[in-house]
Amino acid sequence: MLAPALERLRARLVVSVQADDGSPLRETAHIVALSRAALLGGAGGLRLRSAQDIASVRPLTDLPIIGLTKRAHPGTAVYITATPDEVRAVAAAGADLVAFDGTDLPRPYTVAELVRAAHDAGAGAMADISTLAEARAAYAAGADIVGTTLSGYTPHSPQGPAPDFALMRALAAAGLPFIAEGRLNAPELAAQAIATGALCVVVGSAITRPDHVTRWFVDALAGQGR
Ligand SMILES: CC(=O)N[C@H](C=O)[C@@H](O)[C@H](O)[C@H](O)COP(=O)(O)O
Repeated sequence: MLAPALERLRARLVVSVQADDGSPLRETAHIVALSRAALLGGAGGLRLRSAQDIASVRPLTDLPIIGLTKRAHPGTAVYITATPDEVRAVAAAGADLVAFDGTDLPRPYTVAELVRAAHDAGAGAMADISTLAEARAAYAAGADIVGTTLSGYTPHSPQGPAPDFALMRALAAAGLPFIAEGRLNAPELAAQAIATGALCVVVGSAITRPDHVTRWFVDALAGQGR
């Protein structure tokens, strides 16, 4: 049985509101405004980075919030919520689900330790994975849901500009519930992910990173005309 916050996300759009470090939109005031715009547009949930952003957006909505931190951990390659302290901070800020790195990359704490920290804090546990094997391992470790978030971001997953529909099909065929996330840059792709069996869809850059979207257009025009 799915956790209640996940049931509420069924077939919904979760908007990831996360400006990169160095982006003019990184300040929490901008994250709050972007979150309000996403809610106005009908988002069914939000995915937010940092305890400060989560705490600032929490009063705006009782829709599910997926929270995470992004921080380098020397000696490892993981950066999404990699320690129990980070899990607890995200949960304490008001996240319903805590997303953390659930890949095979070298890591300071096991997936099971992060799952336990989330559950002890009263939050659900979302493992961001990049392969079917990692998804199986995350469920074995007690995760409530996995997300395809990190496909394309580990050396052992397929690299490329498109969403990883092969991974989504494999998860669906294995009967493993999953959230589709990563490079779902058009409404048709989001709908295709749901048709492939995703519980819900997380979209970030195409909605909340105008600098990235601008670059897509600029690159498409490069070499044309003049
Ligand atoms: C790989 C990684 O660090 N992904 C992050 C995870 O939280 C975010 O930077 C992404 O924006 C999010 O996953 C949504 O994906 P997209 O922006 O492609 O719609």
